[in-house]
Amino acid sequence: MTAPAATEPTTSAPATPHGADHRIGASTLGVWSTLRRGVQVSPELLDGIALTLLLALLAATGRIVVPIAVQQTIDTGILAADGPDVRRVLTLVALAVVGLLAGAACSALVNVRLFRASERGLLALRVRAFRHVHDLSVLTQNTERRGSLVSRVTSDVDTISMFVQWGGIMLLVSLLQLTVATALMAVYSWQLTILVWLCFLPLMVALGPLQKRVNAAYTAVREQIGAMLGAISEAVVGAETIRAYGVQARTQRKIDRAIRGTRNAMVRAQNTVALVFSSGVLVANLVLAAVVVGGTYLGIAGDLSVGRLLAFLFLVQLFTGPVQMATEVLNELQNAVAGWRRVLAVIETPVSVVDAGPDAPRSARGPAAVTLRDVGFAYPGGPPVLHGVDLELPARTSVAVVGATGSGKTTMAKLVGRLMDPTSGQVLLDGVDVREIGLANLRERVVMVPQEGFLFDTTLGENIALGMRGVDAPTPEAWEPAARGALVELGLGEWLDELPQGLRTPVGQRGESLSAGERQLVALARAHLAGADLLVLDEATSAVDPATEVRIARALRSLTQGRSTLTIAHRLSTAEAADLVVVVDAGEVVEVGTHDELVARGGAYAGMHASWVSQTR
Ligand SMILES: Nc1ncnc2c1ncn2[C@@H]1O[C@H](COP(=O)(O)OP(=O)(O)OP(=O)(O)O)[C@@H](O)[C@H]1O
Repeated sequence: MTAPAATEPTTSAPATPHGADHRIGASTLGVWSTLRRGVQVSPELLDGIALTLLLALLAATGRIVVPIAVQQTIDTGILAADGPDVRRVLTLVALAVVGLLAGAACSALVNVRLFRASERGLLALRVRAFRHVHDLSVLTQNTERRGSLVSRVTSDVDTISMFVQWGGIMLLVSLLQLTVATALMAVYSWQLTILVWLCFLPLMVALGPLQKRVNAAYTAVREQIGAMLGAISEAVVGAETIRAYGVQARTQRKIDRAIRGTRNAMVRAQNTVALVFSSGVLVANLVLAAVVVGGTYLGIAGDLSVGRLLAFLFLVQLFTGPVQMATEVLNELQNAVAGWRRVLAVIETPVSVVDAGPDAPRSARGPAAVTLRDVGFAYPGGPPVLHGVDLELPARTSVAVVGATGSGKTTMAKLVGRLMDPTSGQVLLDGVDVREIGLANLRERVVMVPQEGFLFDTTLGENIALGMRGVDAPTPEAWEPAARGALVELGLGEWLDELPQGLRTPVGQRGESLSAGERQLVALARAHLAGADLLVLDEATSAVDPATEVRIARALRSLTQGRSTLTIAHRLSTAEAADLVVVVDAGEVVEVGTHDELVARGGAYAGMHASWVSQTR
């Protein structure tokens, strides 16, 4: 498979200093800071907010039409000094209906506008988060479980969407309704208004600490969901191994634990929410009772008309509704904030392999020479695995790197392909530090072919066409000749002709419909099409049938012809055929020379070779 295509830097996240932790951190922002940061990252959420607020105010005003109409109808219509005034009553009812309809229309408009803005904002957020996941180094991607990364870009964004679309509307309309209702209540009876506020005050004071608990509970829910998705996706991807070793029960237990963990976290969160919600309902009913008692007392004393008392009771409903709703909305808000934090943490994780950008001086195409200058490397939190590596790989030479397992060969290859940067020292391409070369430019010049190239679930031809340069989405007319040409140039035309569906052969998920050897052929053709100057090959170790072995060997010869190649050689026959052999031991280069020189020297390589010869020949 070709090295991942370079993507433009999508955020201004700072670079990770050498040796820093590459894990996606947990954001520790408070609720308001998270919301503020969330809106900064997705400014589309606030598109047209001024008009939306105005409409929300009109919608809230529309709702107080009923209490006003009730008060006016009773006090100035039915109980008018000169007897019931039917005309006035009818006019007031008609006005109330118009007011209600206008309020409902404004409310619908608010809905639509918030929905549109939030969809735009969340789409942009998802795209941004996903792009950033691609920009993160292999180290971050390795340390973060894939399922958890996926949940950050999908279900966590969904929680934000639920809040922004539903909770946001409710919060907005409720707050305005609360304000308007309070103002009108004060006009009708300041004494009863004080009574209402006094009843609600303890709840409002308690809401802060309660919300903290809800917040912590929902953060745990989001984390558990991420862990559950991670466990499930790992079990799905590794299904074959799980079956092969008969460890279904063990795996199932692990998944069950993750699912139970999610359920427990959800139950804990819901219990806390239920407590908050019930307190809201309790206080609302208490308020109603207090207003009836207080209002009757004021009425008897002659300080409140019947119409005003009835209108006040309606207003109390308009007041308690938002307060109860607010407890529910705050629950949504906490869930969304927990999700938002996880998404923001992805976006704010520093990019460790920083792109020098398109304005960096171009590294010219042509024979590629690589120099490693005093290179050291340690995986995050681990011991150094490469120490002071100095190496010259001349242009147009085939270099084989050999060494015991775990000696650091792959690490060295990843540094040359700039999938990660050295902890100390420099990797130079034609004398220029690879960090100073734009990633797109570097990917043109250097291509990595891993042992098992990833194949996408499409046709063989399209998988090869992934190596095409300069075309975003090649049409079949463009990729068919290109893919065929690559196969023919690698001497694989005959193999292609043997396939009944040719280039249109479906490869299945991860290329599972092809044999291991065939997958390698596709990966080689893809790399050939990419036409890089330097190939970094991790030699496949999987055994293949003799006919495919011959095809792979032939394809490799054509592929490496005229190019610089750095091969992590698992077979000593590859080292035998290379121009230069590099022997790595425990993270250090211990020998460099041609095969013959090293055999004659009688050192580590000679020992390895002698043992291999005695076993195979
Ligand atoms: N992603 C990683 N995180 C932490 N440590 C790692 C990681 N990848 C490799 N290592 C460690 O770095 C050391 C060198 O590994 P590397 O893969 O470079 O060896 P190798 O010579 O290519 O081995 P092999 O021949 O088995 O592929 C090993 O000790 C390994 O455990």
